[in-house]
Amino acid sequence: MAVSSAPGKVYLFGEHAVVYGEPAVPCAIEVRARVGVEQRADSKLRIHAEDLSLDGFTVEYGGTADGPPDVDVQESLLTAAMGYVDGAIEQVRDVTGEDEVGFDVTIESDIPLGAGLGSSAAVAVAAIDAGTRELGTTLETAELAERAYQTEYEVQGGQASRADTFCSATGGAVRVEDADCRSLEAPDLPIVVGFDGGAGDTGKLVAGVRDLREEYEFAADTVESIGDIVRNGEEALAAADVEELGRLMNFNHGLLSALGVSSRSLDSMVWAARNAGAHGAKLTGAGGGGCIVALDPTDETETALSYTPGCEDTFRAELSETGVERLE
Ligand SMILES: Nc1ncnc2c1ncn2[C@@H]1O[C@H](COP(=O)(O)OP(=O)(O)O)[C@@H](O)[C@H]1O
Ligand SMILES: C[C@@](O)(CCOP(=O)(O)O)CC(=O)O
Ligand SMILES: [Mg+2]
Repeated sequence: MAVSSAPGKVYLFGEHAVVYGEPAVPCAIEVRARVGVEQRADSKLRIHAEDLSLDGFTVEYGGTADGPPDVDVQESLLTAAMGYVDGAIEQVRDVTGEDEVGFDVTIESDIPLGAGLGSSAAVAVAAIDAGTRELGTTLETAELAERAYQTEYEVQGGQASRADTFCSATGGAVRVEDADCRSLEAPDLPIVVGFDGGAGDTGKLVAGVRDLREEYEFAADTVESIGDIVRNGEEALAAADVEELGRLMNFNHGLLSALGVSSRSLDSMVWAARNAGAHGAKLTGAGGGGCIVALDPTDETETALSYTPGCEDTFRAELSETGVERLE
């Protein structure tokens, strides 16, 4: 068996706009998904996903081509779990040329699902890395990131950026603009996360922004303005100017809100953080529900968030310098 882990991330700037060729700056954080992959004697795929429901579940089936497996769990949970893992296993088969090989896949993750912390990218990166290593191939980080991106692209209905997957594969703070992916020098940032306990559907939220952008020129301008914020944000990051980073994050949240991807609980958490004295706060990831990211070196934001209705959890997130990690 091969086991790999990969980190989640927060977006300092640029989610959604990055799908249309603007730059984005995500930053890997120390919450991880671990995926174990073991080759089977037959060509079936057995997925054990601990975190998909309270009790977890295990399915065994011949692959999506055989139709959905016959098990007693909620259809949406199954489809969700199958998509990324199936896609990742397809990449493993493609890299190794072993089309008929089957696997037992076990997923354990500290990253809340669909909450904007990049659980899908971390699962895809860790699964492809463990799967290829199980068959004796170790991928370079760039290829691993690219193949994980292909997985996200397909599951998200042909609309995805390389930001999450590159960040999860390499770790640290990164800058992604189309296919140009690079690592950035980043100061130690005082990152606080607030989580509303909910989730958003990345594919649907991305489609919503795409529709707005096609319908209104000002929505397309809004997406471009997010790109301008990111370019300013890169300079603030290089200068370790946390106050300026915060101001730009606030602006970025406003524009994401205008694009319809915030929610009442995300807005409440953002305002709680700002009122507590955070340098800035914004939603992270696709939005609709899930997490916000704030910058505050003091404990004030965490304390305020812990009393904010709609906030279920809050924690300080350390930047993860390590991307994919090979555990076994
Ligand atoms: N622990 C896990 N086990 C199985 N599948 C997972 C796990 N974590 C994430 N996934 C997959 O990723 C999807 C969530 O991805 P997405 O909607 O992009 O949100 P995010 O990447 O912000 O967490 C889940 O629906 C599921 O398919
Ligand atoms: C909205 C988007 O920019 C980020 C999605 O992040 P997450 O899956 O919500 O963590 C989509 C993408 O870049 O593929
Ligand atoms: Mg995702």
